[in-house]
Amino acid sequence: MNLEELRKKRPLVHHITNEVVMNFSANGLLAFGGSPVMAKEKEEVEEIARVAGALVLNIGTIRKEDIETMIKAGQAANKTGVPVLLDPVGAGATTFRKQAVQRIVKEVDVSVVKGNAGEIAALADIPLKVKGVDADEDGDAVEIAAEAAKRMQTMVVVTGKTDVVSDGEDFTTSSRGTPLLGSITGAGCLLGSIMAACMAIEKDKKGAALFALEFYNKAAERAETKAEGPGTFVPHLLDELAKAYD
Ligand SMILES: Nc1ncnc2c1ncn2[C@@H]1O[C@H](COP(=O)(O)OP(=O)(O)O)[C@@H](O)[C@H]1O
Ligand SMILES: Cc1ncsc1CCOP(=O)(O)O
Ligand SMILES: [Mg+2]
Repeated sequence: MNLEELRKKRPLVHHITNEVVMNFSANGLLAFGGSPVMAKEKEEVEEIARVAGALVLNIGTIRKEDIETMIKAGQAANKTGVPVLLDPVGAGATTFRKQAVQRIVKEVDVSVVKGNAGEIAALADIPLKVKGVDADEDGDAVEIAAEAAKRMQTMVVVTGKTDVVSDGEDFTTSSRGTPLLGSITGAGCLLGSIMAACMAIEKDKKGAALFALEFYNKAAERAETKAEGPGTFVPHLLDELAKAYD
C-alpha cells in the first residue's frame, strides 16, 4: 500500500453512513489523505458511487428505505469495479439490522465486511454479548471472522483489542491500538473510511485492510501519549492521522 500515492490522488470515498459519525469520519478521512462525500439520496447515489474510488455502506442509523438505497449504490459501484466496504453497525442488537446486512450482502458484491466482534458474531450466528453498537465481550475473534467470511463469501475484518482479517481460510491478526478508541464514538466507523480509501488505491484488499489497521492504530497509540482523556484524544488522533509512519 503506497501512502504517498494515496495522498497525491486523494481518493473520493462515497459514504452512506450514520448521522452520529458523519462529521468525525469526514474530518478523519481528510486528515489521512482521502476525500469524503456523504450522499444518501436515492436519486443520486448511483451517479456518485460509480465515479468514487470506494463506497462505504454503514448501517449505524439505517431505516427501511435506506436498504434499497444502499443496494442501488452498491450495485452501481460493482458495475464500475469500485470497492465496497460494509460496516454492520449494531447488527448484534436487532433482527432488523442483521436482516438488512444479509440482504445487502446478497445483492451487492461487498469487498469487505468490517465490524466489531459483537456485530460479526451475530452475522456468523455465534452467541456473544452485545450492548447496542458495542461488543460487550471479545469472544474468539479468529473463529468469528472465519465463520462470517465463509457464510458471506467475502473478506471479513473483526475489530477489538485484537483485530482479525480473514477470508474464511487464512487469517492475519494485529494487536495495536488503545482502549481509548473505545471511549469515543465513531472510532470503528472512521477506520472503515480509511480502509475504504486504502482499497481505492491498493487492489490487494487484504494488504489494504492490514495497512489501514496498522496505520490507524499506530496513530491512536501516539495520540494516546499526548491526550489527557477522550476529549483531547480526538484532536490528537486527527493530527496523528495526517502524519506518515514507516
Ligand atoms: N481494547 C482495545 N485495545 C486496542 N485497540 C482497540 C481496543 N478496542 C478497540 N480498538 C481499536 O479501535 C478501533 C475500533 O474498533 P472497535 O472499538 O472494535 O470498533 P467499533 O467502534 O465499531 O465498536 C480498531 O482499530 C481497533 O483495533
Ligand atoms: C452510537 C451510535 N449509534 C448508532 S450509530 C453509532 C456510532 C457507532 O460508531 P462506532 O461503530 O464507530 O463506534
Ligand atoms: Mg462500529
